[in-house]
Amino acid sequence: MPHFEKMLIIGCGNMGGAMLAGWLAAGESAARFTVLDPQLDAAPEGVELIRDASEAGSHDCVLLGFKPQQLGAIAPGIQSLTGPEVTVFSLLAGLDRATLRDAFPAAHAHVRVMPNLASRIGKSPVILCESGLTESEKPAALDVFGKLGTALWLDDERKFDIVTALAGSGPGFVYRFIDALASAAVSLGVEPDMADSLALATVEGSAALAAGADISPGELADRVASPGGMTREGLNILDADNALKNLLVETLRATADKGAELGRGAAKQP
Ligand SMILES: NC(=O)C1=CN([C@@H]2O[C@H](COP(=O)(O)OP(=O)(O)OC[C@H]3O[C@@H](n4cnc5c(N)ncnc54)[C@H](O)[C@@H]3O)[C@@H](O)[C@H]2O)C=CC1
Ligand SMILES: O=C(O)[C@@H]1CCC=N1
Repeated sequence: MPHFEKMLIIGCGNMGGAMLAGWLAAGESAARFTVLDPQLDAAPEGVELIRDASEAGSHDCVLLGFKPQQLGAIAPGIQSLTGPEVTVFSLLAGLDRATLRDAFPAAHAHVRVMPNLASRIGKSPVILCESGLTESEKPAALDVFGKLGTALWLDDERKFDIVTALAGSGPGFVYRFIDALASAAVSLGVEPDMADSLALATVEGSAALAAGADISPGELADRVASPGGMTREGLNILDADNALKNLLVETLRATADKGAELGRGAAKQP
């Protein structure tokens, strides 16, 4: 029997919407999806949009796409949608499998899923951590989420918050870097429009080159730095006392700590 044929997306904002757009762009049939969202203006063409749990038809999986802080308020109203034939896929940052099992005790299986906004263009890493899937369902889950980019299992759930910081929140940090690169150039006299477009094109080209390269980004950085040339002087600023690395350690740590806090908050909810 095929798995995950009909998905009910409960909460379809920025992240759920990006995933739905990604699946449709990858050629998935709109009929496979229903969206339950009381506030969404419209769903993509062909996707059923419902406003209340009582309107839901049949499905074999749900994708939770509301905010982690809403779990306690929303879970009681969607119990009837998460019965023994239904797998719960959850985007809720910080909320572990035990919390999901407590919230949806009747569900067949519980799977944490961490994508990022590049799901929309099929370029997202998607990290999965499951409890209760059968051996035949595991590759099926990887296939569904692999349509959004690169899906992989994480067995050690203790690392989920830190990989969320890296791959889920990561685009936010990269966008901040692009912005900072451009605004640094502006402060040194480059026209704002030119600085923005050069910073973006540089990051886009660098990432694409690194993704297809057979050497590491660290080695590529050294390759940009011609001996005795300009780039090394700039790298020396970023590398001094591990300045950039230390900043990013703090960034990822603060992000992951918030995941743990969200998890503790959800565990306390009735
Ligand atoms: N934004 C991102 O880049 C990422 C977000 N996530 C996770 O995705 C989830 C959603 O985050 P965003 O999309 O950023 O938030 P969002 O605020 O854009 O979307 C939340 C959606 O939930 C809907 N909603 C509110 N109450 C509801 C209810 N009672 N029933 C059904 N739907 C309801 C809202 O109308 C909204 O469309 C969060 O759990 C977050 O941790 C995970 C990875 C990346
Ligand atoms: O900021 C958040 O909580 C979510 C989780 C990862 C990215 N966005």
